[in-house]
Amino acid sequence: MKISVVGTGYVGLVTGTCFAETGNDVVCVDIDANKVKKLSSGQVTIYEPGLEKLFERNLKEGRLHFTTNLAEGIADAQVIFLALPTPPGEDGSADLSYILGVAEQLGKILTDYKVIVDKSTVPVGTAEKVRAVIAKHCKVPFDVVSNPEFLREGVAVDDFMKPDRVVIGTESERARKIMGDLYAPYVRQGNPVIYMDEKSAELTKYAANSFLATKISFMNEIAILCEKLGADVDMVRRGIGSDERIGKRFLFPGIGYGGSCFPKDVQALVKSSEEVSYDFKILNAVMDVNEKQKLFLLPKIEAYFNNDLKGKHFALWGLAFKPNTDDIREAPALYIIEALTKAGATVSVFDPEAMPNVRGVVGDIVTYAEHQYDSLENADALIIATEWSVFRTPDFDKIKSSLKNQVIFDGRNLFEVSRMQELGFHYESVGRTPVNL
Ligand SMILES: NC(=O)C1=CN([C@@H]2O[C@H](COP(=O)(O)OP(=O)(O)OC[C@H]3O[C@@H](n4cnc5c(N)ncnc54)[C@H](O)[C@@H]3O)[C@@H](O)[C@H]2O)C=CC1
Ligand SMILES: O=C(O)[C@H]1O[C@H](OP(=O)(O)OP(=O)(O)OC[C@H]2O[C@@H](n3ccc(=O)[nH]c3=O)[C@H](O)[C@@H]2O)[C@H](O)[C@@H](O)[C@@H]1O
Repeated sequence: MKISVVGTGYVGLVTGTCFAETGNDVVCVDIDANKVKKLSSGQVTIYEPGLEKLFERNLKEGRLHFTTNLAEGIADAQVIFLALPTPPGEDGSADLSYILGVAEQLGKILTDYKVIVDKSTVPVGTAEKVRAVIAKHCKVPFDVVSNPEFLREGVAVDDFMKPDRVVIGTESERARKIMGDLYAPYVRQGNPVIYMDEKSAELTKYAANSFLATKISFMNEIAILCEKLGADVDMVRRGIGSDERIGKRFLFPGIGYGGSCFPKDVQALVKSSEEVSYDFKILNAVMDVNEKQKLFLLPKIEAYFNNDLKGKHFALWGLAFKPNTDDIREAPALYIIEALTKAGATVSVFDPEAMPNVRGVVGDIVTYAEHQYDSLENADALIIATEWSVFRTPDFDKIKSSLKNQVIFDGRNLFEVSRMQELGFHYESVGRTPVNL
């Protein structure tokens, strides 16, 4: 099938590449000429494990093309995916200007029937708006479908190729058949395409992200309670997670959820609720807990250093909002950097992938270590903000010999408390008994 993907960011690039991998002819359109130039010359513009191989193969075999010209990009396509940004507007609701802007352009250039698909995360009622904007100028029949994306950064290719489910919101039989054919190769047995009306599909996406964010904030509060009551959150997590009704995943406490989606989508659902005069109490609490959780380690650090961080030097491992990505949007590490530097401390950071992005945001207020162990030189303590695999089994002797004090503040519970005790570290983590040196 010939398809077009408008917006070649994270979702657009993965969508385009994976559809090419299953034999479709894909043209990706982006207004960023520099990005299009890089992609056309074979350079993958995001860090995503497993994507490069697929991208190179499909580019070489001529199934993947890039252009800045929308009319050229959609000319032969049967399906047009809109994978455009939906950032929070000033009041926290989703900004639909990218989507509606492209919809208006499409209305003026469509010459034959096409299925236009909202792949972006958009509030209930957006498909209706897109349809109205296109119809203003368009003389040919078309359908608008809601097909939200559930991939996670870092495992995006796997999530796309082997989805738990594909949600397709449409009431058009014609569009339903085309979308079903397109997705047939991806759907594992028992993990179905779920067809529904477009509003339910739009809400499904926000409900999924908000529910997962709720699980995380809930566990972060349980972790706080564990510390106050002397329980161990690892045990509680295992204890509840083995109940299939609760499930093992997304129960890991830490220093808050970040990224480009959970924070903005929870906020957008709260706004959508307000628009229909509903106060979504649980989600307001979820956001509140998360804001505080990003700086969960700070009082512990302050207490250890007698509330005086001036002149102290910290090593910070992990900058990305989670491992296996270079994405630093809403990353807890940025909040920690801000708080420490404001308090007069200096910070030496290390992240396997995200350092260039952090440099772009905070510049030289921190120093960037070439190697994870270089960051420890003369540091008063080590702080861990992202659970990259490479941090999980470090050389503790090297850590000990490089740090000024044997102190670790771990925001991701990477190590066994008993092991840290044996090794002689002052070790503080999330929801577990601290080891005091
Ligand atoms: N990043 C993720 O992991 C996921 C994101 N989503 C949703 O997908 C949507 C897109 O997200 P990302 O891919 O992360 O965004 P992004 O910001 O990485 O990429 C958006 C792309 O659209 C391009 N663009 C902007 N205006 C354009 C126009 N008029 N014509 C053509 N291209 C244009 C930009 O240059 C950029 O390359 C959002 O609604 C997001 O919530 C959904 C699931 C996962
Ligand atoms: O809409 C989106 O963009 C995507 O948002 C999330 O994916 P992503 O943001 O890539 O990352 P997650 O793996 O969900 O992690 C989000 C945040 O939650 C945190 N988290 C996750 C799990 C957990 O148990 N505890 C926890 O604190 C992570 O550290 C991270 O900061 C969803 O998982 C995807 O299904 C969805 O498609």
